[in-house]
Amino acid sequence: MKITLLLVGKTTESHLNQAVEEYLKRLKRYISFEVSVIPELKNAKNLTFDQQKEKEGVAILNALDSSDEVILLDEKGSQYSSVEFASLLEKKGLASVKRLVFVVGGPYGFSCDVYARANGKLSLSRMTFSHQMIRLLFVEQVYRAMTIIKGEPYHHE
Ligand SMILES: C[S@@+](CC[C@H](N)C(=O)[O-])C[C@H]1O[C@@H](n2cnc3c(N)ncnc32)[C@H](O)[C@@H]1O
Repeated sequence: MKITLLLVGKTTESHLNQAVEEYLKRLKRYISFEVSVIPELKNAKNLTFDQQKEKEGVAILNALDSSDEVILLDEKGSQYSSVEFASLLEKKGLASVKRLVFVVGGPYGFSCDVYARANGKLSLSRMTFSHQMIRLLFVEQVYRAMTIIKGEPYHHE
């Protein structure tokens, strides 16, 4: 199984970028994990929040293959412990999911069409984080999950 983290817009905060890169480096040992970035909208200032969501939504849907299993990162989604998340990833791998795509929305969240395409929603907390910050929290959780699956001493219950 391959995991893709699909993002809207580049990370502009270099300290976050550096930390994300560190986890991506660590993940290479465990799984095929790629980050795919949809470019930010060019004329965003002239668009309403809803128009931005719609346009970003079209770009997100265009980046997906019909065979992808798609999970949206969404504060209103299902919550898991790190051990439960590890077990979820393991099950997806065993179920021969070809590509599992986790999507982080833009500053205003997802369009209705993106919600309709998704196979599930994952919340990392009931609190809302910036679309930049959530990337780091997510890659650390995937790394943690991999070490749990392998029985390595990174996670402690
Ligand atoms: C600033 S938030 C969007 C906030 C708000 N839900 C909205 O719709 O306007 C940007 C993105 O970060 C991600 N995100 C923020 N907090 C999250 C959380 N607690 N769990 C999972 N994803 C989160 C989601 O992908 C969200 O679309």
